[in-house]
Amino acid sequence: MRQPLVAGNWKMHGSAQSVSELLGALVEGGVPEAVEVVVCPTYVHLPQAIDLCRASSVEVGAQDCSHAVEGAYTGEVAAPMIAELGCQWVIIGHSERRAYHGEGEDLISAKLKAAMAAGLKPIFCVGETREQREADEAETVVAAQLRGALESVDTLAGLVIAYEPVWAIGTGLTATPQQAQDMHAFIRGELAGLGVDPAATRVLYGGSVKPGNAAELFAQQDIDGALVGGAALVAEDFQAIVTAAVPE
Ligand SMILES: O=C(CO)COP(=O)(O)O
Repeated sequence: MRQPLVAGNWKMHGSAQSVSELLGALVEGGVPEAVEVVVCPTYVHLPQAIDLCRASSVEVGAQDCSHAVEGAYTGEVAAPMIAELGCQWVIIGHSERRAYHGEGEDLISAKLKAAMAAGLKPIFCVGETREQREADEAETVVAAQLRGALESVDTLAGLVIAYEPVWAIGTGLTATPQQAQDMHAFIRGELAGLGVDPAATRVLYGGSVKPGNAAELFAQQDIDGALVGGAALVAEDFQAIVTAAVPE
């Protein structure tokens, strides 16, 4: 059985004080053993987060990494640097990186390779825009994202996929459990074709996951957890989502 995973993507939010309060509450409240819990703060808050999570089972990830190991790449942070800090995870290919930083499949593929080589576990994001869904292209788009980024990567052990429909991110619009389940099942089929063991790969849903909709999403056969944005910034909401992921 795949262990449920709930990851918080804090995006560009936080201060030393809010990180301390949020993680203080999370660590003190404790997380259920049955669920793997990851928080992904900004780069500058990573050392603080790692320190605060040391005494708990909460794991820490970065929100991105460079495709390169080192060099003249102003503003970039390399995967081995993130791993050296004590992070286990890294988000790759988030739709905000694709939209605002022009990341395409080749770069994302190189980032996946860099992350894997550094021993980080990637949470690789895919998802269609509203226009693409309305044009009935959602599956074609997601298949191309998976193929383009994964085809040339040799080692994919530990890979986690996050299906995040762009139209559901930060909008309060969530995919219905059936829409999400259908796409997750489709993704699993595509993974098999790419040589990735679909039964062993966790596929998370992301896009306006809240305490009120988490349980019905997690009840779907192919949904193994969530990548949570806004609700991950509120300790009790994030805790409620984690609790909803505990298998019955
Ligand atoms: O982008 C997301 C997580 O990576 C989802 O964000 P929201 O949960 O705020 O919609």
